[in-house]
Amino acid sequence: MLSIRDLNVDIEGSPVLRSISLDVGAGQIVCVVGRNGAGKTTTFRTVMGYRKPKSGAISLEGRSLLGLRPFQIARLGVGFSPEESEVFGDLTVEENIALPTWTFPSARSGEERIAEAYRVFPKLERYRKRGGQALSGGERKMVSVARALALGPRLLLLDEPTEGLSPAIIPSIIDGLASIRSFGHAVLIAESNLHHVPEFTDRLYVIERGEIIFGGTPEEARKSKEVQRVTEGVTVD
Ligand SMILES: Nc1ncnc2c1ncn2[C@@H]1O[C@H](COP(=O)(O)OP(=O)(O)OP(=O)(O)O)[C@@H](O)[C@H]1O
Repeated sequence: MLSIRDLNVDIEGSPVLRSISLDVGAGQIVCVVGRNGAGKTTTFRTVMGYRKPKSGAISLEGRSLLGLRPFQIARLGVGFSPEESEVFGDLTVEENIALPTWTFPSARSGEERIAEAYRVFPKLERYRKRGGQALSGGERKMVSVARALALGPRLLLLDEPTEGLSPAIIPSIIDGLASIRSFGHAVLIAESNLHHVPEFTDRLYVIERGEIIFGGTPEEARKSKEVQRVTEGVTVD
């Protein structure tokens, strides 16, 4: 599905991603875990075409994404929920969610794609008519993920879906991710807290200073001394 090989990205002349390689298989949930500034957002923005890599390869189902513009990458079926949610304050919740169905046609009807987004976050049904500016941080995250889902994506990129949320709201986001998985979408999630990695994650990568220093199952990650070192301050059981 998504394959990243030896990706190098410089920002203002400094290397920010160093030879990153990672894979997301069809229907898999894959997490990239790393501290703030490790390079997660840069990885996602490069996949989405917002940043040009210095070298390396990025492909979706064998087709190279390099040189494509963000809207072309979205049209190929990559949904992106950015770290800051980027929900439109002047639009209602239902307008925010419906947006990709106006701009990105797909084999599935707009109604079907929107219905799936509400099935993932049923709470949003109650807020359909509410303005985007009148939402809590957790609700904005839900709308942002729901909007990416309404694209009808083959792959979803979710940048820190639990970042800054109160512990009370995190389970509804994790439940949403479980439903997304049950619908068969592949998902790549950036996460700064190892404890927020969903237990149903298929594969986990740890990124440190722009390098992938671990790739394996969540269980292997919990046993790895290297992962414990990087996620220090986070208790690993
Ligand atoms: N526009 C920019 N100009 C200069 N440096 C940048 C820019 N964007 C990112 N960086 C640097 O690149 C590195 C990786 O940043 P990135 O945002 O990818 O990390 P991250 O793992 O997503 O962390 P966070 O969770 O804090 O967003 C950091 O050292 C950051 O300071």
